[in-house]
Amino acid sequence: MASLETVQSNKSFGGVITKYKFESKALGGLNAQFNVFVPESDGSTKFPVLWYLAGLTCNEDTGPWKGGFLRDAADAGIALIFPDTSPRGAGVQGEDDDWQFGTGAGFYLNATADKWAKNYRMRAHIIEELPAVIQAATSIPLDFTRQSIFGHSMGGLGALTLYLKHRDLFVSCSAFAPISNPTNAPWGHTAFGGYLKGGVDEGKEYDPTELIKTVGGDAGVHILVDYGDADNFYKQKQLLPENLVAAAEKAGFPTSQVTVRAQPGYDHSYYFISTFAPEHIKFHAKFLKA
Ligand SMILES: N[C@@H](CCC(=O)N[C@@H](CS)C(=O)NCC(=O)O)C(=O)O
Repeated sequence: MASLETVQSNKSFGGVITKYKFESKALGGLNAQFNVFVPESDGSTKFPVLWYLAGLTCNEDTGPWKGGFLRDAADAGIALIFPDTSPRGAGVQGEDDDWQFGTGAGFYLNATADKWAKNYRMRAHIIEELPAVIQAATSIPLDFTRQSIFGHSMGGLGALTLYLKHRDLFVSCSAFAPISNPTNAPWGHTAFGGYLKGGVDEGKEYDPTELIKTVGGDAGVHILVDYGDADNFYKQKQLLPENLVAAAEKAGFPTSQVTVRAQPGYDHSYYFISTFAPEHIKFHAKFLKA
């Protein structure tokens, strides 16, 4: 088991946010960094876990610096984990040519196309590797029997797909402006066409609108989505939240289980995210602390 090196640690809202670094097997032996926020503790508490997955061009610092999540997480007694958005420095030809693909754009999938398969394995990194290395470091007081997940844009896609694929792991999911139907959007076509041997067809495995059809309305889900109607990526049909709503309705989910809200005048930025951040933390607290 790789051991964690502490890069930086800062007190915040009574708790502590720490950046860790380790050699990631899941990402082909590259160094990976992530942040963990742990609320103030007397040492006897293990905190439920809320994962935040950031969007294209972001990294493990974007959420804690700009999201406005820490105060509410501290108040609710919830720990936050902020992974990176892709491997760094894989050296794959072309990985730094386009902000929508490669570095900063891992799409939270396990690549199957030869060129990318060794390093671009963010799903394994998040689902298998990070919980194992964090739990092995016994000083980090997290309770992985209570986990929820949220994210923004590409990270909203990641949160929804990981939630719908791993119903046993997460009790709730929320997203800000998620890429909701990537197999019908240019971002999804670029990502799946590049990372996956089976291209866009294989990408259905990573498409919330496709996955929700496989869950079944009687299973019960807890999903909250907000997007801004002034979001340029929404206008360019990269996000397609309406397709997720239609698929959820068809699969029999009531809007109380899949709540998708258009927020008038808001765009794609962290000004939008931080506005609704408190509501999202409260939403997850309801299930994590039930
Ligand atoms: N670099 C892109 C924009 C990338 C972008 O908007 N990324 C979003 C996620 S999809 C983000 O959160 N950026 C970081 C930020 O706004 O601070 C452009 O030139 O249009």
